[in-house]
Amino acid sequence: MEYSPVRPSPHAFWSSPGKKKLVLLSVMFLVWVYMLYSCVGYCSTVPGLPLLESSRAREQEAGGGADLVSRLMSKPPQPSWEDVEGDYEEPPSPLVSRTRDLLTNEPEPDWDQQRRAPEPGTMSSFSNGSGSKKLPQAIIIGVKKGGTRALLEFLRVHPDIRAVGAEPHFFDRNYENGLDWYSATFLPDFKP
Ligand SMILES: Nc1ncnc2c1ncn2[C@@H]1O[C@H](COP(=O)(O)OS(=O)(=O)O)[C@@H](OP(=O)(O)O)[C@H]1O
Repeated sequence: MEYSPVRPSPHAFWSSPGKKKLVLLSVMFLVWVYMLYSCVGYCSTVPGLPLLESSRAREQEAGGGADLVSRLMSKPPQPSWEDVEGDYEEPPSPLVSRTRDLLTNEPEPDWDQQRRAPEPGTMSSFSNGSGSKKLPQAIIIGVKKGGTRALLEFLRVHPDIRAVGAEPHFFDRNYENGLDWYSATFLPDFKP
């Protein structure tokens, strides 16, 4: 008896119409699963899609809303923007206050006088006339035509600085008169 093994040839497999359909359906099913998987992955990365929004809404209706409320209640209350703005008080701007003065038709103060006359507490004992200082705290020394007069006049503009009217020439001409003479030069009625 002769034994001949029967091997299914690949040609015989593809030639069967039923098996062809089965393979084709399997491939289509795999493609369809792949497309569904890709679509689900894309939808989860895009916020605000109607499909997901509706599913979230359904979740909240089914009890997700109660869960959200319980989570919010467990957190400490955050201040709203109105509260934050209420805590911050903007310092009054000088420009704004001046504008308000103009709007209320208040008489304008003499700004030059205010600039020249400082607050009483800021005046030195020299400039308010109650000074007891007898000797100067600073001396301008310069050669002739060196511009000392201009420097003196500039410094004299400051309300806390009082200077003698004329050059006393203490060190070069009146040194032998002593400190009493020198301190007398700072008195208003001094005549050299
Ligand atoms: N900033 C500045 N720059 C240039 N030159 C200046 C300045 N300040 C004063 N001056 C001139 O200095 C001259 C007066 O100097 P003195 O105040 O020392 O004069 S004096 O010597 O006591 O008479 C006097 O010069 P003359 O005008 O030639 O007499 C001033 O013009």
